[in-house]
Amino acid sequence: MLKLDRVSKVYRVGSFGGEQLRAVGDVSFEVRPGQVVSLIGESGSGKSTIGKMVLRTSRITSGTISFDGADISRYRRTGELKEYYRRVQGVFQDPFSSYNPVFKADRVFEMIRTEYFAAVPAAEWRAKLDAALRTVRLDPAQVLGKYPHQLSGGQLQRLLIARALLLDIELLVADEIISMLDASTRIDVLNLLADLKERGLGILFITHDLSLGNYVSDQTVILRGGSVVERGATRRVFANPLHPYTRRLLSSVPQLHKTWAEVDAELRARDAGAERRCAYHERLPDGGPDPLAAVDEDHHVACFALDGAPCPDAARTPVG
Ligand SMILES: Nc1ncnc2c1ncn2[C@@H]1O[C@H](COP(=O)(O)OP(=O)(O)OP(=O)(O)O)[C@@H](O)[C@H]1O
Repeated sequence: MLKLDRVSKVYRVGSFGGEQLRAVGDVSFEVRPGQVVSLIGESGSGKSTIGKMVLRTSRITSGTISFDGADISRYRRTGELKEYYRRVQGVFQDPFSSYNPVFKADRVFEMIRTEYFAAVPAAEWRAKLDAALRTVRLDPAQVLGKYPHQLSGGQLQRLLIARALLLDIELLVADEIISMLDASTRIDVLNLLADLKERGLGILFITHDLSLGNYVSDQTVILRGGSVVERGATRRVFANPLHPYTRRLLSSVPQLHKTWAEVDAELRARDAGAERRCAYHERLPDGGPDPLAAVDEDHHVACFALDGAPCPDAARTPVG
């Protein structure tokens, strides 16, 4: 469904845009129908930039993003874009910023109605809206007609997901959608995503939180400094992290039943000096759509060289 092939993004920065910042470099991965793919990385690793490129609110510098085989950067006509947004929508971190406080919250549905359902009779529209709200576990009578300040963050976020669902979308880009919600609402929204996935929706779940990624996703993509360091089936990446960066990220997740010293000792014992060598350098593909080495059918890892530093496996020549 969604496929990224060596996608890069360079921003022009500096006072006159004379400098360049490579926010995303050579990123490749796929999202299939009914699959949740987590894009995990620390702040500034390029997650949101990838989401924006998928949603076409930020231009790709190089590489290709395709949806059902069609290169999305080639959509020029309004009709093509409109059709794309009927199939692909995004929901973002701060639900409050998507609402104008002086209007009732249900105004967010009006744009969808004007754009896509102008010919639909009022009663039919209302039935469709009620169905979308019930899918996200909202009671229409409880939420419609209210102002944003009269609703919780979780309710506002679910209204936005309902808006996306009205379009029968196939792919949802969910960018940090639960980081501003309280713990119990988080679980509600996560379970909602699981329901949507069961209905065949593909979800690109952007998060800096490893445990959330582990909870919801089938596939995991670990980003560092704009590049993918490791990618694969979530259970494989979490059970057997191969890249030193992934290992460090995982070891920094608090484990309530263990002390930091125990976690650290386990990590050292497991790695036993292996971090100094890039075990996968020789297996990196020479060109092709994916810059990572395939370790397993569903587990890929990058060279251990990071940020342009030489490959730690000094015996060999670093790539790129
Ligand atoms: N419009 C822009 N112009 C210039 N640089 C940008 C722009 N947007 C993002 N960046 C830079 O690109 C890099 C990646 O940013 P991005 O927002 O994609 O990261 P992120 O992983 O989503 O971070 P966070 O979790 O903090 O949202 C950062 O260094 C950021 O400062």
